[in-house]
Amino acid sequence: MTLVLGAIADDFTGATDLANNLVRGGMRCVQVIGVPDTPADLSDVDAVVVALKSRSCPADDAVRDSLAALAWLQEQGARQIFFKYCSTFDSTERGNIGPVADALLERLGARHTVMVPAFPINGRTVYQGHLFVGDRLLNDSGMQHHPLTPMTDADLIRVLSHQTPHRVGLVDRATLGRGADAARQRLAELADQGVRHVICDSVDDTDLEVLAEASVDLALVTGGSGLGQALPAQYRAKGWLDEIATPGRLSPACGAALVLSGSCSRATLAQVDDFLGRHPGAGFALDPNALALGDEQWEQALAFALDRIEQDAPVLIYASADPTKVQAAQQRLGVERAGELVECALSQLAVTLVNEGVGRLLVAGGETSGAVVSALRISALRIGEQIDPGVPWTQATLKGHTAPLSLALKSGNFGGVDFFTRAFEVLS
Ligand SMILES: Nc1ncnc2c1ncn2[C@@H]1O[C@H](COP(=O)(O)OP(=O)(O)O)[C@@H](O)[C@H]1O
Ligand SMILES: O=C(O)[C@@H](O)C(=O)COP(=O)(O)O
Repeated sequence: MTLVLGAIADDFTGATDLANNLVRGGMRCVQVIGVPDTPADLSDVDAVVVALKSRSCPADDAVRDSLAALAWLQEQGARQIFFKYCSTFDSTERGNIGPVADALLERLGARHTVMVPAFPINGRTVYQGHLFVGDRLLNDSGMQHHPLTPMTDADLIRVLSHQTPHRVGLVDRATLGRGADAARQRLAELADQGVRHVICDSVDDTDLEVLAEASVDLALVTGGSGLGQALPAQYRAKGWLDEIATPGRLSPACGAALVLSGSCSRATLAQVDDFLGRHPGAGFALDPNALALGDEQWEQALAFALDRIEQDAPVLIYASADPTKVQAAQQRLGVERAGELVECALSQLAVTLVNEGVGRLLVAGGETSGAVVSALRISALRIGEQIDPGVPWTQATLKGHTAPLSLALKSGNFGGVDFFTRAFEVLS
């Protein structure tokens, strides 16, 4: 069997989220970090997700990295390409989703694609082209305060139209209600009218199944992991997949537990509070203003974590803060510098503490996870048990370590309120 799906994810938590849903759909999937520079043996793999850190960087860099990933996936023979972005359509002001989708379409010689961010089980739905998080429009969901990609408009046609010179259209819910043939026909009509990007409504898993059936023959599909869960059944129907693969089991987890959080999303802030409420004294708060002054706060955080680990006690190091504090730090230091200081501090803590015996590491935040995984020089992740929708445990082999590292990369807004505690219960 050849490689069925090649995916390019614009951040690391998003990549893990997609890989998890492909595995749940019965595909044998591996996640690689960046474009591999050594030949890969993909003989027993149906899908590969290439994790990039291309959501918040300049658009030209995102295009270059995505095209490099595409070239590699084409070399591996992937039948369909999936560009994975956030279920909340996270974009910088200029936006990378449009430029990357345009570049991928051009390189693939394809005339159009679908845009399907919805992930209904996690409350992300799209209706009349408007993105909802739960019962709130995107711009009123907390995402308007995101430190790097504030989302202030829920109208995805308008958002995307600012990111591409090409026409953007809509396949609405009424069309999906008439089934996959109607959706396919509408996509073809829109393509004939010169529409290149088609925002797709989807309010439940049935809509995603219809969209998966209507888009299985496209060279490129784009969106969130909800579509990823619906596609494997279509690949099976086409005879591209032999059977439903059962997820492989990870090796037993070992080593000390640590939570690092750089996410300032609403769900994470509640998870931080919940964890500190359950484990008083278990948290150390990092402040970008203090980090900017030198190494003192970082060293204090390290000493705190080592002490807790020695006592076999829960430990959380976090920079997560409410929008007022984040904005104050950003005004003082600049958006990029504030983010970098936090990402650098957390990733260097991860490297040091993994060398000191941490073997179960939970990281909250997409950019934060990108920084941590890169600093640990991880090249691939195996997908294990799901903790909550969109967040599985994974395992990585680290150079110089005999036991694998168990790693959970949590998207900012995913996970129940007790996630930081329950994740470790799932693992044991
Ligand atoms: N207190 C803070 N002040 C300013 N920026 C912060 C603070 N804490 C975290 N950040 C930055 O905010 C960004 C959060 O993004 P990310 O890790 O992707 O989280 P999420 O998954 O919630 O989007 C990171 O770049 C992080 O370094
Ligand atoms: O689709 C999603 O919501 C996630 O997979 C994702 O990409 C989340 O990104 P972060 O919130 O930045 O972790």
